[in-house]
Amino acid sequence: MGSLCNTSSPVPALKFRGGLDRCGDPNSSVGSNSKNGSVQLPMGSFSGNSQPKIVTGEAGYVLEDVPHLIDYIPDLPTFPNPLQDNPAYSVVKQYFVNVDDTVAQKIVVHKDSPRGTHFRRAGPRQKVYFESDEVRACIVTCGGLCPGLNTVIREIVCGLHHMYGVKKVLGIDGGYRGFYARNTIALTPKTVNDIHKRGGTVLGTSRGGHNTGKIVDSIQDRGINQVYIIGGDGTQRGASVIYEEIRRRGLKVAVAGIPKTIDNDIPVIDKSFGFDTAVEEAQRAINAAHVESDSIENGIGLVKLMGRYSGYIAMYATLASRDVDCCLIPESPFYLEGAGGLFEYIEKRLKENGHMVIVIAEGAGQELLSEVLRSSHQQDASGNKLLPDVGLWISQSIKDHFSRQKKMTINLKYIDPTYMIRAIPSNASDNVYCTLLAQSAVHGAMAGYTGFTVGPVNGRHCYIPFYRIIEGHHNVVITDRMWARLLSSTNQPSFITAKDVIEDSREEEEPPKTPQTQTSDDNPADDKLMVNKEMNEHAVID
Ligand SMILES: Nc1ncnc2c1ncn2[C@@H]1O[C@H](COP(=O)(O)OP(=O)(O)OP(=O)(O)O)[C@@H](O)[C@H]1O
Ligand SMILES: O=P(O)(O)OC[C@H]1O[C@](O)(CO)[C@@H](O)[C@@H]1O
Ligand SMILES: [Mg+2]
Repeated sequence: MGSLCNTSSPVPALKFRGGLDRCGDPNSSVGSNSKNGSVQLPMGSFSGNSQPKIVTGEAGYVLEDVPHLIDYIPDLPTFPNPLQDNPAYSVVKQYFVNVDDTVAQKIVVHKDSPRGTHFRRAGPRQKVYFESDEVRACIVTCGGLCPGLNTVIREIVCGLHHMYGVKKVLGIDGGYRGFYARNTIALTPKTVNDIHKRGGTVLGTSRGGHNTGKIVDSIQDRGINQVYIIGGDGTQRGASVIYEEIRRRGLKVAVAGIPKTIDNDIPVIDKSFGFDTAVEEAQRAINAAHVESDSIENGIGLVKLMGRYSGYIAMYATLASRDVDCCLIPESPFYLEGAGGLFEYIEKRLKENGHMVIVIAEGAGQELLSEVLRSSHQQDASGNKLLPDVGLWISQSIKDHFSRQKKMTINLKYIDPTYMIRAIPSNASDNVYCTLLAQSAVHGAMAGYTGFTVGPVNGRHCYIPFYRIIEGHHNVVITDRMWARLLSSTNQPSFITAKDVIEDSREEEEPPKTPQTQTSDDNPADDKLMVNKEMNEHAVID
């Protein structure tokens, strides 16, 4: 296999944009300048806030690399990976990842497309930067619940123990504030053995309470040198500042983020864990709405699903069910009155079928609500805006409209399974996914990487720098074919007209110099179409 630093490799002319001029991977055996193969940096070459580590190669190849402990602590010794002596791993050489393997972010390409952004592939390396009995790991879960949290916790503990012989793993009780306000919990394979069968998180969670200085003091005082942080966008922002502070203090502590969000709104990664389970559980609510509405004249079953900024749960639950006549999400503005509006569609559907099912994401229609309700500016402890209940509002609006109109008597049943879809254990496929995330995080930390979030990109697990994960929300793109599939499955109006969709006149993109948000690979118009910015403005959050 070619090396990133090997001039005979397919990507010979590599340059760092992050202020470094060296090989991309300190584990790489080619281009290194020390006896044990690790790359040594001049002292102080990377002080203060870290810079993105960007490596460029031929034909528009870009590697958005993750930090490594030796970026700021040169001369760290390396050790052979204990997996080399593990019967499960030692036989087949390919079980170890080639240190120069990277994964392409964009896989739909044209003949002349630049190779584009890549991320470092996750997995076990031949060399590690921690000895087994030196490791003191901790795990923390933050933000809202999500199916699979316990599986990730279990697999980090078991992965560290069984693959790397690490015996000391602490659970931080109750989210970030637990670092300095609560006791820790000793985690062993025995104590976590059955936890994947339970919903929630055995460690507890919280919003707010992120005091970076106190958290890093606690990490330092307890002698922790690997920190596994499981949580959503807010949590990963918190992880990023913890990493920066650890780096500023020059500590040999690896910080690994595991992305969690039921809403599936984290950029770059294919999908977040727990999402499949939530979509599956949402089917039960949709089925109930269908049975109720089908059993009564002009029945309307209305189901509200989670999705503060992003309508993925609503969209996938709708596509999976086939009983839904209308799906409303934050990314697709809609209107109630007049031609092409929701009320007109409901009337038509009831006349045709005698019943209908509507699915609405919690963040949908917020601009309509703010016209009738005075916006409260209330926030949760983490600073997330608290949204008024769109389900109650739309139920009442539909009832008021049909009672005013007196043409038709409707029977509306409102079902709100919000917390039911996230307080359950993960399903089989999420359990496997959580295992891969946890093991990839463990391999990354043991190999000395830090300041990264782990996740699949086009099906391959990668180490992704924090700045890419926290740069915005991953939203449903309504010019993607997936939204067209939904529209054709429900037959609902699109609520947009051709004039709302404008040609995107952007030139072919340069390889990214600064972080950018992922675009879908499934866009039939190959990213040439975008929804009129004003229409979709509310989808750009924070
Ligand atoms: N910018 C930030 N800097 C430091 N910490 C943050 C930041 N944003 C959020 N946090 C902390 O991260 C934790 C979780 O944040 P939040 O409540 O927003 O949930 P989340 O991780 O986004 O998960 P989800 O939204 O999926 O439930 C909280 O303890 C919060 O204080
Ligand atoms: O009521 P809580 O615990 O703050 O969680 C609600 C929020 O959590 C999420 O599931 C994830 O952020 C959102 O969809 C929802 O708005
Ligand atoms: Mg969040």
